[in-house]
Amino acid sequence: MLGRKNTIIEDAPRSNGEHEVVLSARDVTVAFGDKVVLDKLSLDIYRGEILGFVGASGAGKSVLLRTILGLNKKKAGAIKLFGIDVDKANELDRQRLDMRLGVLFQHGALFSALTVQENVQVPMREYLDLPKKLMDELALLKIELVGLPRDAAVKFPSELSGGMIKRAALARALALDPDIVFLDEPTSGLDPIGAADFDELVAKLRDTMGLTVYMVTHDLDSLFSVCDRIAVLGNKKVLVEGTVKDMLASEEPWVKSYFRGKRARQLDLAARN
Ligand SMILES: Nc1ncnc2c1ncn2[C@@H]1O[C@H](COP(=O)(O)OP(=O)(O)OP(=O)(O)O)[C@@H](O)[C@H]1O
Repeated sequence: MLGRKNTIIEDAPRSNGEHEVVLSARDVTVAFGDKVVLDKLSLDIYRGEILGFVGASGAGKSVLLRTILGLNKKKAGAIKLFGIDVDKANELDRQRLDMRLGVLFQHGALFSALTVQENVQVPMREYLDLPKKLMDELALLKIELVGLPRDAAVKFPSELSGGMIKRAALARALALDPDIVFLDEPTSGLDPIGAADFDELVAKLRDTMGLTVYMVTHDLDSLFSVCDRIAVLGNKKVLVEGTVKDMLASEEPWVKSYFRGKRARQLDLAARN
């Protein structure tokens, strides 16, 4: 196996129909003016899996993520979360759905004027009505859960390393005990050891909390080491989806050059040495 430690997966399919679909996108079309970015895209995500979502720069990965989160409008198609069509959900249902989703945006997006603990409490304040003491304890629990020391709670983002910022942002994404977390390039900007540690944390959370993970990534190491399944975005839809093995066997030109190109071969060599 290529790259970093292969902590969890041995190409075990979690997608064979025995697993609950947590998120389904059907024939989703998104356009900005005349420019169609996603064209009848369909995708399912299963409970407890780590799905890696890849595609060329500008292919529409962020647009799809934003569309799933309700931040972009669709032109056509349907998105169901936990079996509920988001377009048909009333305000209360939508709020309940939102509480089941955690999001880590690409650059961590912590509020710079708030401490780590206060950042983690932002979703709690938005959705829950809890006494401050309880919120403080809950936030500390999340901070420890992501492997940060307790004293990180009172620090501001500017006082943290890149890896600590990602962990703090993950703690915030986990604030409401979501069923699914969306991670947008979580290891970008981290050194290989920091990135490997982060991947390991994600796998551990999946294993211990039964979390479902949707991970947009360019990081081949992450794809090889922690993703159960990979979906490749191209030509405005999901071009190929499957296990690492499927990716390595694919003759789709972009998939081939991505997974069997120079960088992949370098990783393979590094892993063998
Ligand atoms: N609000 C918008 N208005 C107009 N065009 C947009 C908007 N948002 C995204 N796009 C266009 O949609 C296309 C897909 O962008 P997107 O950011 O989803 O790519 P990506 O796959 O996430 O790329 P990267 O890997 O570089 O982050 C791009 O051509 C982008 O310019």
